[in-house]
Amino acid sequence: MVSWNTSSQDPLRAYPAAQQPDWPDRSALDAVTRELETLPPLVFADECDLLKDRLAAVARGEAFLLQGGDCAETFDAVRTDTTRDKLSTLLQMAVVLTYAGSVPVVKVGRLAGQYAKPRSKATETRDGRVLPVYRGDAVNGFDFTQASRVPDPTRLLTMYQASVTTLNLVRAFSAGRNANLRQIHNLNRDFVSGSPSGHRYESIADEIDRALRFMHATGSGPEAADAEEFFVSHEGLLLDYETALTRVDSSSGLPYATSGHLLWIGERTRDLSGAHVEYFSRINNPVAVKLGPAATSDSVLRLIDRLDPRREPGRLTLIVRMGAGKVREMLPPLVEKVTASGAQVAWVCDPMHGNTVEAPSGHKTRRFDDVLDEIRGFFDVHHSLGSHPGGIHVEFTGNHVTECVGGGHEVLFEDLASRYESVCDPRLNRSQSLDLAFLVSEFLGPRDRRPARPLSATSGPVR
Ligand SMILES: O=C[C@H](O)[C@H](O)COP(=O)(O)O
Ligand SMILES: C=C(OP(=O)(O)O)C(=O)O
Repeated sequence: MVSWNTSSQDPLRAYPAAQQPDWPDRSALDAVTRELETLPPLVFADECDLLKDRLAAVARGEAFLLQGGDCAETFDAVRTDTTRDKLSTLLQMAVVLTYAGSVPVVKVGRLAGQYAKPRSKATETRDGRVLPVYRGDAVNGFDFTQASRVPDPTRLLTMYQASVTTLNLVRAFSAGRNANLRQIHNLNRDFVSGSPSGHRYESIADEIDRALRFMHATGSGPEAADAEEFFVSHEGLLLDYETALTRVDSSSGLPYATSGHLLWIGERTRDLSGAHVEYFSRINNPVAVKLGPAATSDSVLRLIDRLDPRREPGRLTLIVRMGAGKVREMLPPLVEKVTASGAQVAWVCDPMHGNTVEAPSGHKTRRFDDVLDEIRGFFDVHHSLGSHPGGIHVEFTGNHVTECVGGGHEVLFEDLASRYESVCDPRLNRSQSLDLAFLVSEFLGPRDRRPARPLSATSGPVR
């Protein structure tokens, strides 16, 4: 793979780029991007193509996408235990959803690159003091000091190293004992027996038990199923970083972002004439776009034309994040118009970003019930229109944080301060995430199942 871009020939210079850091020293940034251009890719073109195939199955209604991870990864949290716990939580959720939907679940982490955040305001004020807002560890520090908040381009090199380390852990864990189906199911059994809502989940856990015993009896596993195909994704926000890691694939001659398998464009950067849409239109990875309540059918059709002009199966995923109170009203016209246009996209629900509220303590939080209700609304809309509710995109962690309220092991407003660790938006903790998987499994009915074709057994990227 050869480098696609050089700083002196910036192919995006003519397009306005929203949400970019105000780097104080352009020459320092150029030195960093030149170095990034020489570094090895994190992911390879054939892995991205494989994910595109998987997402094509999602778009056809033959698979379900589970995408999730931190709102904002931090350099401090690049640790073996945090990464393992995140991965095992996601795999536990996937087992429940796979069984309930009887379709393969495509597993994509919001990790190994989720270090930059778009923000609503450029500054943050505390006790009358105004400083630049925190934009993620890739850009500046979380500490509320002038020195820490100045954007520092050398952080892009740390982001690269942090992503390499995390990806290495993910590749190891998803190929090892931690990914064994029996082992994952045993963790789910422990969760069910310790959960206040366990009685509600008991029957599906028993059914999975029986299925595993059946597989064992037929000699088809689950011992054999000890590797998981797993992909990584992040918001492709920082264009200096992304373009420096874009490489031309030597076999196809096509450019790929090599910072992650799937990149998405956020709600704040999906301007049709902006640099993000332009950059995404030039790479060959599978890509996604977030759609909030302001998205019109016309703008979505134009995004499809820009990002998926060849109508390539699996190329484009639309991640809707309307809010529980709006999804039933705002989503149907989008689905109807997109379906009528003939485009075959994967529809995915992000039930987090439209449901953020401020707790009495001032913490940003989300109610578990709103998260669940937005997913229910998303399923209802697709079921009523005959389209496929293709997946969910969640912010979660494998740890017992107290950031979202509600759930089986209920977190109350007054608990938020005890373990609020997110540097940006609130995440579901481990038990809330598993609650969510069991509850969503109740919406996955026979109508979400196309004849289950196993995804072809090509060796996955991370296995
Ligand atoms: O994760 C999403 C955004 O970065 C986040 O919601 C922005 O938060 P803000 O409104 O506090 O800037
Ligand atoms: C910023 C994010 O979401 P959105 O663009 O939907 O606000 C995010 O997912 O981190």
